[in-house]
Amino acid sequence: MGKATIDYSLYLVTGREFLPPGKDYYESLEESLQGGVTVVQVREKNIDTGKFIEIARRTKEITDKYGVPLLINDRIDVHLAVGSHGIHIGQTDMPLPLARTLLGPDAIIGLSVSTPSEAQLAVQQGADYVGIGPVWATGSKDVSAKVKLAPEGVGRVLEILAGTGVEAVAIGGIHLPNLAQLLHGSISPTSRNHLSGIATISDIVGSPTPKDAAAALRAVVDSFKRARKSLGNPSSVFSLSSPEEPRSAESLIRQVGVLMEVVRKHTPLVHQITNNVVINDSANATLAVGASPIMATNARDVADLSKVIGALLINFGTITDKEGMLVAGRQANVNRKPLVFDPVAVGATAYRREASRELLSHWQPTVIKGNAAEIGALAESNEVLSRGVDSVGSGFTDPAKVVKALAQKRAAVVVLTGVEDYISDGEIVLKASNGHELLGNITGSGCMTGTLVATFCAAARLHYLASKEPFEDLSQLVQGDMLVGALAGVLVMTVAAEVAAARGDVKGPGTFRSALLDELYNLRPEVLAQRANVTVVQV
Ligand SMILES: Cc1ncc(COP(=O)(O)OP(=O)(O)O)c(N)n1
Ligand SMILES: Cc1nc(C(=O)O)sc1CCOP(=O)(O)O
Repeated sequence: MGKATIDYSLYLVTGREFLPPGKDYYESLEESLQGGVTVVQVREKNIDTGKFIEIARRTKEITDKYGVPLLINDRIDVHLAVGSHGIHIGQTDMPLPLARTLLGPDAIIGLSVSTPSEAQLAVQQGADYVGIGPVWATGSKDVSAKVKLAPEGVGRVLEILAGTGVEAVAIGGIHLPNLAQLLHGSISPTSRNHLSGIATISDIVGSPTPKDAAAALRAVVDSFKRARKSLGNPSSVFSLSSPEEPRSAESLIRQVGVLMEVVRKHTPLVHQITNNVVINDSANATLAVGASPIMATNARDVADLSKVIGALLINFGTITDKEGMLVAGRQANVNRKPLVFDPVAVGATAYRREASRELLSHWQPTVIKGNAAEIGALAESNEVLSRGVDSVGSGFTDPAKVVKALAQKRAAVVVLTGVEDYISDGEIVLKASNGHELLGNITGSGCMTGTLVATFCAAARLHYLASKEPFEDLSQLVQGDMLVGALAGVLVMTVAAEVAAARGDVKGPGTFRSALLDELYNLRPEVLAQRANVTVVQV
């Protein structure tokens, strides 16, 4: 019959024990197929062989009706008994080469993998696809002893599979709210390989309306795959940042001016979970440029807020509200609001590194902003060390390369602040050379830059929504050109600082601090355009 061609987009693993009370397994299965499940695996852990065969046989009648391939978990005998399309096996099940010998070349054989070396072996041994997991904790299987890969870990495995023809689904704790984060955050850093789909038990089986649950997941996966396919440059992070105009420095600066007007006209609400050293200055900077700050931190508060905000800033200078950060970030992803992450002093302590890892595995940032030490820590580079919240030394040998690589690795816009600021969306790199040394003499200037980046990312989203038909790419985490939003935040801060420092009444840090607030308030797009010193860096 030849090997089946499988669309792995939405892979249902069955789990009768997770059905809602009163819901019939076959009814649920059929509804999930109507919702768009593309492949089914029958997984039964505690039943007799006869019963397993009976369930698999009836399942196959239904999957056949919808033209959807059927696989069997672990059991070659059951596969042979019902004539399914193949099997899925784990690392401790029958070795793959033996399974291949028994089943022949036409059977689909999928293998569970958790590491790049397991993936390498799967390729060598002729797996048709791999199931990468667990991505997150799950109540559907005991994975307590296993490392939770998070999207980044899935990306490391995908790197190995690039160009091999072996497709991959991710599994474990995947639900609608974290799906877009997983799809984008797992794109492999170098090869830009991406998942062929996702596998789930509880998100579909546990739903009283499996058709709707499957349709919602499928729409996001389809959107993601369509966007990746149509992407001119596969290294781009935001497929919908496709610019209306070519990305010259001049056109980007012009778009920054537009966003300055958008902020003043629409006063976006900028939610900030920031450190207690800078709360007041950050709130005032937000107000000065025409937006509205809200500094809520409580986990119960932040979940509701998410629907009404324009953007979220998470700055973990004094990590006192990690729960709030986790919830607010996840909600920002769910509601597709820009999320700016400022990992203050992330390289300075083990606790901060762990906190950053935890946050980044829980949600997907839109923009990551940091100084050289912070960006170095996230990029796992030893070039720059940190002393508290400051960087030691002058920075990277090739900062443009570092920001571009990190943007691709994290599927986010990256802003590296310093004497010169570098900004990349993984496709192009901008160097902005404005600012004044007095910025280094007041506390919180870096944090305020993060605030303004969030503010103008909110404006970029509003601008996009006002100028286009409703967004069609359901997999995209945010709408609008976040590169321009990030550039706007950096330029408004640094140009206002230049104007403030040049004033006759500025004598030092104290007067500079007040003048900076005034000049943020007074800054107009024409002045910014005259002063902005931006170049596109070739990397
Ligand atoms: C698609 C997919 N991926 C991974 C698994 C896990 O399989 P395995 O490691 O064999 O563990 P059990 O399912 O047997 O508990 C899977 N079933 N499907
Ligand atoms: C069957 C299975 N295998 C996993 C692995 O990591 O190999 S995680 C998992 C359970 C997936 O269920 P849910 O979608 O409800 O989280």
